[in-house]
Amino acid sequence: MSEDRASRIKVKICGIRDEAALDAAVDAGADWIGFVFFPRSPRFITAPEAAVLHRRLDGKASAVGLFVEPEEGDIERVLQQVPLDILQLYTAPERARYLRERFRRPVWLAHGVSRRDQLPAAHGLDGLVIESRPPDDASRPGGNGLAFDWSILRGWQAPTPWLLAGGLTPANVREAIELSGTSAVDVSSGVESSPGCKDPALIHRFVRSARAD
Ligand SMILES: O=C(O)c1ccccc1N[C@@H]1O[C@H](COP(=O)(O)O)[C@@H](O)[C@H]1O
Repeated sequence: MSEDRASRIKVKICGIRDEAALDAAVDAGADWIGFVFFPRSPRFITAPEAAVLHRRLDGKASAVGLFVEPEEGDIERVLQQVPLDILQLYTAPERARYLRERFRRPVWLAHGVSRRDQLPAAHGLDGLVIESRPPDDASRPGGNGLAFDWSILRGWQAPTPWLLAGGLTPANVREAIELSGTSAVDVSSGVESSPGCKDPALIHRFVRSARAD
């Protein structure tokens, strides 16, 4: 990969819950930071907590809010306190389109895959987060630290911009970029010392590795 293309790889650090992680993501040059508004996640953050971090963010990266099968009220309550830039949704495409119109925000649809024939077609949304299919007994649809065969994405004519997610780490992100051909990556578990606890040093290593030529 050329140095130019490597340095343009976009990075999202998801599951930010404290100032040290936020500062590390911003200092490392992340393009997006993610707040997880899913109560069953170890990365769950309340709207008031996210509001404090969002003020500290001060526009230095875009803020993505992650919701799983949300009611309208769930999103509304968060947006009253946190002016999110993007909604990352785990729901059906039709419902995601409705919520996009309702809240007038760009929507990224999360889509789990394990085979090439599961890659999505056009859906009228703003972006896709392509990640691993969760195991049948998983308690959440993402953030499980599970990778998949990234090569199934090679040459894919995606209907929108997309991010690669699922089991990425500082050690494997370069290979994931090479094999999948992605230009944007999203990480949560892979930059943590324990579930829900981000490690600033790993955040820096991840961003450096993603953009190394
Ligand atoms: O992070 C979570 O707990 C989570 C909960 C529910 C849905 C998605 C979640 N995380 C997202 O999953 C992908 C991959 O994460 P990982 O790097 O494998 O841990 C990413 O988009 C996370 O933001």
